[in-house]
Amino acid sequence: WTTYSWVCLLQNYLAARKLGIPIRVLPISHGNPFWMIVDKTIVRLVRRLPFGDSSFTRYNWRGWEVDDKCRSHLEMGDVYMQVTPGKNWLYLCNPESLLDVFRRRSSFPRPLEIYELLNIFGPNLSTVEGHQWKKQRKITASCFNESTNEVVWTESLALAADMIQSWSSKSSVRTTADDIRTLSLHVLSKAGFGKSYKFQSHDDSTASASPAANYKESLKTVLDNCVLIMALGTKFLAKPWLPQKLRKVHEACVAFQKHMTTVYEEERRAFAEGRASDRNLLSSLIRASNEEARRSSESKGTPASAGLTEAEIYGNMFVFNFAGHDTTAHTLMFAIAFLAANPSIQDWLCEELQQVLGNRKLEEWDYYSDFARLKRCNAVLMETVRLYTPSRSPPDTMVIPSYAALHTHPRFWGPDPLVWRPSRWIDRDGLVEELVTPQRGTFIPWSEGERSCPGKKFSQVEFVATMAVLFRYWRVVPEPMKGETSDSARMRLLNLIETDSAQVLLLQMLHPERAPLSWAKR
Ligand code: HEM
Repeated sequence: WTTYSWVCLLQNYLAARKLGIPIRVLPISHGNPFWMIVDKTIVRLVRRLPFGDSSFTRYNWRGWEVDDKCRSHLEMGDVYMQVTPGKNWLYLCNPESLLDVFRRRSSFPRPLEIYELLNIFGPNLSTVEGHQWKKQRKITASCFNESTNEVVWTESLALAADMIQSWSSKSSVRTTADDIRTLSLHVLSKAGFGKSYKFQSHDDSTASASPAANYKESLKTVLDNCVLIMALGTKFLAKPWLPQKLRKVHEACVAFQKHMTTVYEEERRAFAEGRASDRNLLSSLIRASNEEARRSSESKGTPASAGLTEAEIYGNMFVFNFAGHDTTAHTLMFAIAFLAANPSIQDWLCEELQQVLGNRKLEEWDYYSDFARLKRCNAVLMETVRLYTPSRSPPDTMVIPSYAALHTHPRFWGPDPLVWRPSRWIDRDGLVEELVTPQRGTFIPWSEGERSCPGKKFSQVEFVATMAVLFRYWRVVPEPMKGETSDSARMRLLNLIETDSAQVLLLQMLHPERAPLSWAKR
């Protein structure tokens, strides 16, 4: 195996040299599953050796991009290659070239074998290419519309109001990350399936309910264990001799599937009988799919391939939840931590909230007239995903957009690219404030081109509504440790964000509970 690896490495190196761009040679492939488990431990040990500072320790581990930011591109220019025994990875930090890559998706197909793992409940947007993807994208895109966004807005406001009630009743909150995940899950339950659940803080919840107890518990168990489910597969998890914990995961998969089937059948009946039904992503998906099949059969007589199959509907419902849960939740966690460390930015945010929302009651905060005016709240989101972009490119991709480098390169972001400063997103013309539109191709947290994130506005609305509720009447600080001044507590929190954030499945704060937060009325 070792000889084979070295031969592949040499071949890849010779191929890369022909391009005449800077090269870094790495002995182990980024996509090697065994290496992905032990990489950080081994690299940490090798770093302690006298020759420990090398390309191997700098690049040959998962998540190196987050630490490196734009350093490598500043040293080597806009493009360089990492040569590994698996594939060669071309890192690009040039907006024009990247836009060209995004435009010519068919010349840069995605490695479907990696995404296949997401087929747990059926084929979906993330796991198909070409004609199949076009069909699915067209039908699913019509479901991410303004009426879904209004549901996201209303549900986020209600949940955030309960969340701040719970946080402000305690002297110190260690459960921020878990509570935000609950909020994000509940927003998805409502917008996705029309099911509303009351917020309950992580440390107030009683013994955990069975995953089969209701739809939300089953979805939570599926999402919390999705890596395990992808690795072992649903068929294997069904084995009766497995330990209790794994059997619970299987129960959750069955319950989640059963729930989707019940709604699916009810929705089909309503559609056939011409009855109106509740508006949510699942019902919209079924309706949009039926409409598409009908339109197509009327014009061409080929209904079967035009709509989505039952499995494709389930697959997409799963992937909406998978793609929309932790991305938004981790971003909210980073933003709250940054705000807690920056009281003056909380005041700046509150100024806008006062101006736009005044003293109106929560029920009167209106998605259509208020959301677009909350530019500073949006700026907090943009600044957070600029520095802490949740998603990453999958292993084995040949051309890698250098997200972290693009988002922190002084050429695009001025002299302080590493500082979290939301006001960089606001242009002021007299009294009117506008959100800055960055140069195309320099800011791609939701990706670009036809395969970009369909849930972008969904996440923006959830984020802004939550910020509005949290910061309209409240302020937050990191709870000082014994003998610590408030300034040192803020520095400690900033340091925690910088040194204790890493890629798990997505980029996240690893131990936010180590800096408990305190909320107080303004
Ligand atoms: C801060 C929040 C979010 C960020 C930063 C984000 C980012 C991204 C990125 C970068 C991609 C492209 C991935 C790739 O090319 O492999 C993507 C795809 C996708 N996202 Fe999001 N996302 C967010 C929230 C959401 C939400 C809330 C939903 C749904 C409710 C969602 C649904 C999807 C789906 C279905 C895809 C696959 C699209 C396709 O392949 O055609 N995302 N997202």
